[in-house]
Amino acid sequence: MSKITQKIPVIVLTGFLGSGKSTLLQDLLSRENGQDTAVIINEFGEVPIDHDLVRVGRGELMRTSTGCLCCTAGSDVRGTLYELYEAVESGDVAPFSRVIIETTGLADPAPLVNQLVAGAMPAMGLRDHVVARHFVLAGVVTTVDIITGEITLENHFEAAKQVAFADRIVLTKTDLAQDPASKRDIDLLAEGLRQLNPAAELIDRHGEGVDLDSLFVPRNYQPASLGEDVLGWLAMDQAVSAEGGHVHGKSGLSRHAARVNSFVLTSDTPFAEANYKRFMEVLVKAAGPRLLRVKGLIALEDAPDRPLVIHAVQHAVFPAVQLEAWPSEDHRGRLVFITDELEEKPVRELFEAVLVGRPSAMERLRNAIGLGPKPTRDA
Ligand SMILES: Nc1nc2c(ncn2[C@@H]2O[C@H](COP(=O)(O)OP(=O)(O)OP(=O)(O)O)[C@@H](O)[C@H]2O)c(=O)[nH]1
Repeated sequence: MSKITQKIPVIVLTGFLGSGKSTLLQDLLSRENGQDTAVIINEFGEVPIDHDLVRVGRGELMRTSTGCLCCTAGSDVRGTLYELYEAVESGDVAPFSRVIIETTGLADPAPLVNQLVAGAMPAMGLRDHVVARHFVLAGVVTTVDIITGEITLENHFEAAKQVAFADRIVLTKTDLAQDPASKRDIDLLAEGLRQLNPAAELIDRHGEGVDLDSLFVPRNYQPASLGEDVLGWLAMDQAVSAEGGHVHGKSGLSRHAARVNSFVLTSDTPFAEANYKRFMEVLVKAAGPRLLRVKGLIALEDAPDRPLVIHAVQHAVFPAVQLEAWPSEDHRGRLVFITDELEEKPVRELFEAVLVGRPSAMERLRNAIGLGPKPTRDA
């Protein structure tokens, strides 16, 4: 007899780059109620960072890698759920009571929702039938960062789409904005979000009395209650998938895909702290919103065995957190960049100049390599 006796709720956690998905997830998993959660992290590319940093209590952690930054279509969520199911059945993994899937920050939620909503996509074989029998989509939680939220929603259609699919929208980083002007900005942002998606519950992550556990309580997720846009996107995704296709570039759904770039810079040598700070300073100042996301692990000369976790989101650099030890066998310093119309070459040259500590080279590069202010462009 199957060890999974009831349908297991699956909750999708989405939200734009750096909006606070992993932080929210980590907080949840560190609580007693979060313990029997299986987590699937859908990361882009070959150098996982979140996977190294997210720790699950007694639960299970899987990583799916998507070769495509802006969509989840290729990530085969059904396949990963089936692996989880088999692992429980064979006794390799203890039963869990819920699954949370964290998407990439540029993810289009439509393919994921289609894979998980009963009947939306044809079951291709035994595997899909097993998944449909044992798992059910029970919510889409979307994080929106109050610092970059407004500009992100204006400039990145993916972010608006993530909001439209949510049955819960979580406002993050509200702890950083306590003055009256910031509170007014938050109210305006909230109003915009309500217009985009009137059906979703809007929750302040740091609001008084907010219970983190309740953010991830399974609910009856009904795309039909989210409006015609959502139904249209789901239908379009189904049609494109049926043709064996891939939505971006075709329909304009991810029209930013062409200008988004991703690359990884690595270093076997620890940084002098002042040089590293200089690098981030120059980069953030010059590239600003073109720097959609930087995250990674780096070692400083003073403490090569205790790496720093680095986070920057557009113009905001967040405090680095020092770990007690490297989280995996990989002890290289590594920074993952996701950029908007910013090529790898100038950033790499800057990185290399900093690493060997050539401040004059940094200045020269800053001026010469096009890391100037973001050029205005036609909408
Ligand atoms: N003060 C504060 N910082 C936050 C909050 N949420 C996230 N951060 C910080 O914002 C940065 C990015 O947070 P992440 O949780 O990594 O964001 P993410 O959405 O998982 O990022 P990607 O997976 O790259 O899209 C980190 O430095 C976090 O510490 C919050 O509510 N308050």
